[in-house]
Amino acid sequence: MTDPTVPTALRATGLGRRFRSRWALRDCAFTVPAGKITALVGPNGAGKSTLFHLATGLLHPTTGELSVFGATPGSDEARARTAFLAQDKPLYPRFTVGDTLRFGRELNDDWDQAAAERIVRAGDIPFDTRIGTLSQGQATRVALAVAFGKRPELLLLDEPLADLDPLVRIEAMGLVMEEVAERGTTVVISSHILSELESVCDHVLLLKHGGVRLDGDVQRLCEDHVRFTGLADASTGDGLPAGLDRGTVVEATVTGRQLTAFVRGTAPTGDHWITETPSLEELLLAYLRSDDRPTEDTGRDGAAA
Ligand SMILES: Nc1ncnc2c1ncn2[C@@H]1O[C@H](COP(=O)(O)OP(=O)(O)OP(=O)(O)O)[C@@H](O)[C@H]1O
Repeated sequence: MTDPTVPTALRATGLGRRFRSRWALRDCAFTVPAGKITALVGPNGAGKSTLFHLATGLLHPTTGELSVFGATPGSDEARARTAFLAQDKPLYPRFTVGDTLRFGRELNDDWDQAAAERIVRAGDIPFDTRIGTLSQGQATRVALAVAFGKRPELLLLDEPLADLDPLVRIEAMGLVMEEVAERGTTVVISSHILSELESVCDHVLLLKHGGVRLDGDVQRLCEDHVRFTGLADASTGDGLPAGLDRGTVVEATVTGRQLTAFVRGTAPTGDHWITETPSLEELLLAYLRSDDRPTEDTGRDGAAA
């Protein structure tokens, strides 16, 4: 559920983007809360990078609208408030780290040199090192220093940590969280590493087949779902209990005679079912594996079409 008291950083209504005859995103409606960390999740080709490119103004919508703090992506106002970091970090290999920060300062009026230097120093990276000689983790740190030096209100991270080893990735994520805590920056980060998201993210947006499948506060979404296991009902064909509304079922699997199901709403009655609130990782995996049920919601405040 999107909390109406929290200001909105990104708002999409009827958002669609088509490449030739193929829709990368279609009829998306969602909000991203300001001052929170939102995980953007979805299988390959779901439309995550397309969404980032729309949010930065690198692409324009085919249908609908997307706003960044109420402004049009790519406008001077939106650009001044947004930093974008993709996996291929935009650093010049021949520049030194010091040159890179100087370049950032020249390009950005509100540049925060002290913050950028602090991030570099915390990684023990000498300022006279050439970018081309840095390790992947060090380059990511410098790229994050440049991104935070811009003092963005919205930081868009399109898998910039994907190529890092787990320890460096966790360290870089800690860096992001520190900066967020200190400045209240809104972060949208795409990731395929679901296990690492629960401790980091407040909000989740799951895209699949170009549409919003899940959108909401992490804790609330987990509490809104139930995972239940028990003996499959042999009389119903799908193993689910007869009285259960099939429209609430996200995913159901029968292994041998054992049924495991995720539903949005309440668990079926009967004390032979073991019920649990799913973790975020379990919930996301259920939606990623599901055949896209339920379909009744609009995608603003929870499960979507
Ligand atoms: N410039 C483009 N021209 C044509 N098709 C594109 C273009 N960019 C993206 N697409 C298509 O749009 C769809 C969504 O791609 P996108 O890169 O947004 O997915 P993604 O969720 O970021 O995937 P991944 O997890 O693999 O990075 C894909 O089918 C892709 O082939």
